[in-house]
Amino acid sequence: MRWALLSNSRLHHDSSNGHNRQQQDDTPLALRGNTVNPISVAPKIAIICGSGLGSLATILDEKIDFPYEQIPHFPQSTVPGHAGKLVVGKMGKVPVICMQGRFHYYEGYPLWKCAMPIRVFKLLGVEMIVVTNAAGGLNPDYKVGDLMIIKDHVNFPGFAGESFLRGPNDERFGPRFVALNSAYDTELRKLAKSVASELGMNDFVHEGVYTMVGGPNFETVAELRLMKLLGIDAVGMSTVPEVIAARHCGIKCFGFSLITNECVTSYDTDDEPDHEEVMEAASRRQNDLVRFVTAFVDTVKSAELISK
Ligand SMILES: O=P(O)(O)O[C@@H]1C[C@H](O)[C@@H](CO)O1
Ligand SMILES: Nc1nc2[nH]cnc2c(=O)[nH]1
Repeated sequence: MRWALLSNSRLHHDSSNGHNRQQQDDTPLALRGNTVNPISVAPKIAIICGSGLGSLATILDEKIDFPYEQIPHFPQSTVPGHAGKLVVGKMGKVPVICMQGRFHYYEGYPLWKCAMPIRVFKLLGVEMIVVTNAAGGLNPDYKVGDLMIIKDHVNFPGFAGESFLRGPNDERFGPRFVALNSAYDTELRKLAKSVASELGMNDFVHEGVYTMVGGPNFETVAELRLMKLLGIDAVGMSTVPEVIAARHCGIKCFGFSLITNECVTSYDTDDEPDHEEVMEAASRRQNDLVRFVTAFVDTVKSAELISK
């Protein structure tokens, strides 16, 4: 099979929040094609690289890059630490596609556009996503550089009625109403924990609840205290729309947060989070993350949790 950037008209639902259906229908997306560098198999797993976590894509074999700016009407990455390209290749023996750069609501994209690549991946045959993010640690046991396997999420934009799925439902992808009580696949989480143990990473690998806020501002002390009361362990600005899009179309989800800063929940300090700190923390953990994700993908294949 060969890959190319082709126009596709099957991806977008009509929208009641200002988006032109004709333009959406014209949006060219990355699909199977017949040009440039060939790759022999379609990707089974999509990896979404969070802020500063793009090195997960650089280790692929037989890599082909598709810069977002060469995909007409595709959103563009505007955030430092998000390179802005799709990378197709092999992680070990598994064909994968990486988003080296994701789209955030605060960049000005509506949620349907933030997570639209998930539907592209579905059409490409992807069966599972590994979604990663940089997040602030709220749980007092978490330190900078720790990794949190996401067990569940709290969708703050969802409370305000914002959803990837808002608007007419596209039945070709999934049903109007979608269950999320096991959004983060139990078997994959178990497997990830065993991988972490085997790699000797138990000291810094946890499991917890992630929340998405709209950003781009970091949180106030009062907001963080509220989140703590709700049982939230880590806070970020992404991931939830992608997981909802994936579950809607039957893609399995595994996610983790890299804790890049400790949330400031006291008024008696001058500490402040910033994006440079986030990227530095991500950069310091690159090697461990690559080891973890590589071993995880390999184990997923051995356990036959993706098709042959
Ligand atoms: O794309 P992710 O969720 O990893 O990025 C986080 C949230 C903000 O975009 C940024 C803040 O530093 O990092
Ligand atoms: N909302 C939010 N996103 C982050 N991404 C990395 N750190 C943080 C944080 O403290 N808060």
